[in-house]
Amino acid sequence: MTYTYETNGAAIYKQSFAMIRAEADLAAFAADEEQIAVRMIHAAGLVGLEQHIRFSPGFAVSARGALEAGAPILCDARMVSEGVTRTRLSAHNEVICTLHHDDVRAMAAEMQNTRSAAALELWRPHLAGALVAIGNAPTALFHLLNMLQDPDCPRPAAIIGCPVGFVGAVESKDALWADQPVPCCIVQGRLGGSAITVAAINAVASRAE
Ligand SMILES: C/C1=C2N=C(/C=C3N=C(/C(C)=C4\N[C@@](C)([C@@H]5N=C1[C@](C)(CCC(=O)O)[C@H]5CC(=O)O)[C@@](C)(CC(=O)O)[C@@H]4CCC(=O)O)[C@@](C)(CC(=O)O)[C@@H]\3CCC(=O)O)C(C)(C)[C@@H]/2CCC(=O)O
Repeated sequence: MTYTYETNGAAIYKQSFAMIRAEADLAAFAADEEQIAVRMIHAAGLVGLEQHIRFSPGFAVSARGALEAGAPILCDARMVSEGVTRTRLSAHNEVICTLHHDDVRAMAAEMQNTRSAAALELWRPHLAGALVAIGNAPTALFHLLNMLQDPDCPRPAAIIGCPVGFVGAVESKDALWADQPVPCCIVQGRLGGSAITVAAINAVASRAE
């Protein structure tokens, strides 16, 4: 028996987004936030995620403005950086993940922290005005918040803070939401992850769909 299924990629996306808009409760979002939330739900395959997505005032405008101005995208994990659709980046933004830099293992040992946290020390020259995307490591988000407590640390334009998991994920996102050092987007609770985070970046980089 031969299976029959939808083979047109654009049609699959269109149908998915229509199903999400029919099933999810998106009333709380402004139009520019709704587009981002729909793509995050799409990546998770989870209607109901919208109840956990939070945008601080000005997030969508700041994040989109940063990309349009050519700012880099700083990612905690390669699973995030590799997922960014380069053709959406009209300003040919640099996508940076420092986690696998040769120096990071020694830096982590010196700092007595994870490689994910240590890798953020290499973000400093790129941080000013950047779009930050943390989709995996709670320790990276905590370390970023600590870095930003120093007034001399350059400030990103916006932060997508969606680490996933059981140890530190809830707490790091709650800390970001409480501090709000710059406009931010989080998924409250244990949910999050690289795919949801990449979807948020790709939505920010997209025109309305
Ligand atoms: C404790 C860690 C957690 N990792 C999670 C989930 C996933 N991680 C994957 C992979 C392939 C990677 N995770 C590392 C970032 C690695 N993960 C950690 C650390 C030990 C500490 C981070 C932290 O607690 O903040 C971290 C290593 C470090 O020293 O920083 C990774 C670098 C490990 C490695 O390959 O060496 C690697 C990322 C590689 C890259 O993309 O560049 C998973 C795919 C798990 C797997 O391999 O089975 C998965 C992906 C989830 C996602 O959507 O991103 C958690 C659950 C986030 C967890 C932290 C919280 C917890 O409750 O444990």
